[in-house]
Amino acid sequence: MYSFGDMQSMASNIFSAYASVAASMMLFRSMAHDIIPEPIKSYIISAFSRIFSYFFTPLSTQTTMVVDENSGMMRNQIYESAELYLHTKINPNTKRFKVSKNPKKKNISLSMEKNELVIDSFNSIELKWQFVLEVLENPKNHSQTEKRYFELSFNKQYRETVLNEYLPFVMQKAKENKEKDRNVKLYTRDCPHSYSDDDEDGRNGSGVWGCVNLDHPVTFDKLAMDPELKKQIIEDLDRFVRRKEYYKKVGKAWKRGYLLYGPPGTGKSSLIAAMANYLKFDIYDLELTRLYSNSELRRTLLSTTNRSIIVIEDIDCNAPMLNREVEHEPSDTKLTLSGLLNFMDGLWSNCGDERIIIFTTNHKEKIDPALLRPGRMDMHIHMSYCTPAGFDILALNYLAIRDHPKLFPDIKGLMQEVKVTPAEIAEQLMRNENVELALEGVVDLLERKKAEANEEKINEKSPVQMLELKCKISKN
Ligand SMILES: Nc1ncnc2c1ncn2[C@@H]1O[C@H](COP(=O)(O)OP(=O)(O)OP(=O)(O)O)[C@@H](O)[C@H]1O
Ligand SMILES: [Mg+2]
Repeated sequence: MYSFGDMQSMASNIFSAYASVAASMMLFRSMAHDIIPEPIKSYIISAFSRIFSYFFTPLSTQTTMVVDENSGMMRNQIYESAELYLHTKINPNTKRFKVSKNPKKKNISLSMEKNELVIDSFNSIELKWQFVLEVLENPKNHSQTEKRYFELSFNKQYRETVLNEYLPFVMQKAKENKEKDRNVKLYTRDCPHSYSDDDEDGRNGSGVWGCVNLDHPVTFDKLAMDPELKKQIIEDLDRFVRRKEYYKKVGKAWKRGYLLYGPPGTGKSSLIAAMANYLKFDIYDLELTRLYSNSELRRTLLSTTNRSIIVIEDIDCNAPMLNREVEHEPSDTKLTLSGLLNFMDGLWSNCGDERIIIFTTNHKEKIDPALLRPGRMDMHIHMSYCTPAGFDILALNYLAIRDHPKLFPDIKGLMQEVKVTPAEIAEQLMRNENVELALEGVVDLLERKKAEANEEKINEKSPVQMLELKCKISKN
């Protein structure tokens, strides 16, 4: 039997042993910096750590999970997620961390330096992440390899919570961080090579498509359009991405179709870019005039990836192409509208997730009624001429002004009388850096348009007026 005094002295011995081993390891780390070669140093530190944890772990309530960089021949998904997740956990208390930026990414990224500790908290559980890098020497060929892993330590009683809740949470957060940092890409069939270089997540649409980063800076707040309509579109997009389970439950493919119509220069293409930037979805620009058969169309569509927007611009101009027949050939070798729609409604839409399909047209009245059938395009969006509210957005965006005592009322008054597109206004506003001159340019443009419209009205005489004119001429 041990007396209380014995137990006290044992505890104090253990504590001093613990403290001296920890202190010697720290001392060793700092002193060994220059003298001892890296592989030997790593080996000694890891051997020390193992002996240390062997003797002292039974006393502790802590447990440690090791998250290796690789899992067999594959990358370990938990390691990748931890790396991305811990970027955001580096804070002013972190003593050393790494910074990097590569051309594929938008932001500077921070990551953990070796042996550095990051403390996280989840549902009041304290979690310690340590990044470990060991340099291993291969005596056979004297080569060195690096072994990277994270050690995740926490109180053992939370083992189940960490496995079932915390790690899935880390993976989800990492996915969100990755989405935030990725560039939206524009895929077209015109450029055969990928210029974005970014196929790390396997999204480079194999072969058929070439891609570039979509550097279109437009966002919803910069779009001049009816504020209520804008709100509806954003809500519709939010609802769509949120409803994965709902689509599954009702047995519908997780896709959404929009038809954008309106005159040239009203922002249809800009709206598509704004949607892609908002959702971080890639855009596939499907030019139908370059496709010659339904089978080619199917191949092209099948090589698009999830979370993407398929765009078919100017569907009315593409319509003759869609009806083109190739003589004496079986039906699969011609491109038909029904081929396109059937494929979009059927098999293709079921083999991918989170797809948006957008058709644009300048002439809604000219497009095939099959496309307008209820249920085919979920939302018909009318992009109209510029309104006074739209002008406010453009003026703020291009000139950084919210009002002008004289010229704003003049412009808005004229806008009620003539049709002008946001593209025309934007062009005028960009012509001059001087606010007064730029706004006067808009007034001139609107007045010119008004004069032209009046002239056209005079020229457009009614048949009765024309008859009177003819009678006058014959009498004379
Ligand atoms: N609603 C808008 N809000 C802000 N800028 C706009 C808007 N509409 C047009 N613009 C400006 O005009 C340019 C051309 O517009 P955009 O290409 O989006 O028009 P569009 O409707 O697609 O025309 P088209 O029918 O000819 O394809 C844009 O790059 C943008 O600068
Ligand atoms: Mg366009």
